[in-house]
Amino acid sequence: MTGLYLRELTLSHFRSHRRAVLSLDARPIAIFGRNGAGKTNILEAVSLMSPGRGLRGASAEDMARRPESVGWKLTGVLQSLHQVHEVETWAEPGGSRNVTIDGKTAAQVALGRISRVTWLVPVMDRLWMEGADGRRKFLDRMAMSFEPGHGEAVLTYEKAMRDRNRLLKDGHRDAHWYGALEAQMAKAGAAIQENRRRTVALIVGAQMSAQTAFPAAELQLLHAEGAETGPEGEAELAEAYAESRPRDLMAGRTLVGPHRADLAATYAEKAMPARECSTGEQKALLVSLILAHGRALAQDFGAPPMLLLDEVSAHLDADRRAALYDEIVALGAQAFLTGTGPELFTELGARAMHIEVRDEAGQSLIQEVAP
Ligand SMILES: Nc1ncnc2c1ncn2[C@@H]1O[C@H](COP(=O)(O)OP(=O)(O)OP(=O)(O)O)[C@@H](O)[C@H]1O
Repeated sequence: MTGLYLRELTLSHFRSHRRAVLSLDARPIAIFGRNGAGKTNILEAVSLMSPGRGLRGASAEDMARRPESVGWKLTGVLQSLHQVHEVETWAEPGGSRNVTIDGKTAAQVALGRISRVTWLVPVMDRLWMEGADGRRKFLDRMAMSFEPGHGEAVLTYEKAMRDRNRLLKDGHRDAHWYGALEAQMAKAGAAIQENRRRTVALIVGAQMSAQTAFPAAELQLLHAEGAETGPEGEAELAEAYAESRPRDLMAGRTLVGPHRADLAATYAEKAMPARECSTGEQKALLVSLILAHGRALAQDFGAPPMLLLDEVSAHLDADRRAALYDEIVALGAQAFLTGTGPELFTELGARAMHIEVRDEAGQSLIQEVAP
């Protein structure tokens, strides 16, 4: 077998699930159940088969099942291209997330060598309406899927910037305090910019190369405060930080650099900024980007990513729902779709899994339902 998909996933003391077991194949599945049954929690567990804090951006501690907080564990059997890997990831109470791959201790970033996951969750519905922070995170998540080292560059950059901001707040004026930190920021910042540019180019290319029922989004990477131009590359960034010191001292923080970038999207056919589009159109643009991300990864990684689509049908009309399902099948991705009822995707032919928490102790029953 080839491709990328989870064959099995076992959750222990993870969020609402004391124990839950999923046996899967490469086909998309619709997970349905009542509100609070733990559907999104399953998606979050799948998202932890990739590096990072998962689809809620939560801490390892928050993932432990309350009230007992004995620590949680996820075990996944992952088909990755031509190999099968066993992934274990867990956290002890109060500890951070650990990973083993095939029984060997691994850094989280190593998950990026064997697995790719992308998601669309309801909090992203306001992505184009709210601040640039959410859009940068969205872009960085995609950038990490093409370049697993991207996350490391972001962490290095943020740490150096925190130190620089502390100097600025304390009113330090001596240049020698700043040089080494700004050099680190310029190096990591240039890598971040390059990864983001490549990501935007790959997503735009993947949108253009496919026949799709979803509207194309024109993407533009912007600098601070929506500026179209700004410092690019290591040398220019280093110069910009040094030049910006007087202004930064007044503000008590760093005002230039990739931490202030933004991603603008336009509904191409209407030449309409995404934030001015209807709720359904905004959702359709996001779906378009996620599908393009999937197609680009199929090329870049060798298999489409696992797609986590939480309550995605809420704003999609019947035609778009059918188109989404057809495109997932054409892409060959293992998709996890959630909803409160099975009808939305089973009418299209998806496998359906019903989930309910069986008893007070939180034993979860996940059963396949005949179409
Ligand atoms: N750390 C935790 N320990 C125990 N329960 C938790 C924890 N974190 C979240 N929960 C519970 O998990 C449930 C939410 O699960 P989830 O978000 O997966 O629901 P869902 O099936 O997607 O529901 P909806 O249809 O309402 O979106 C809530 O009842 C919440 O209280």
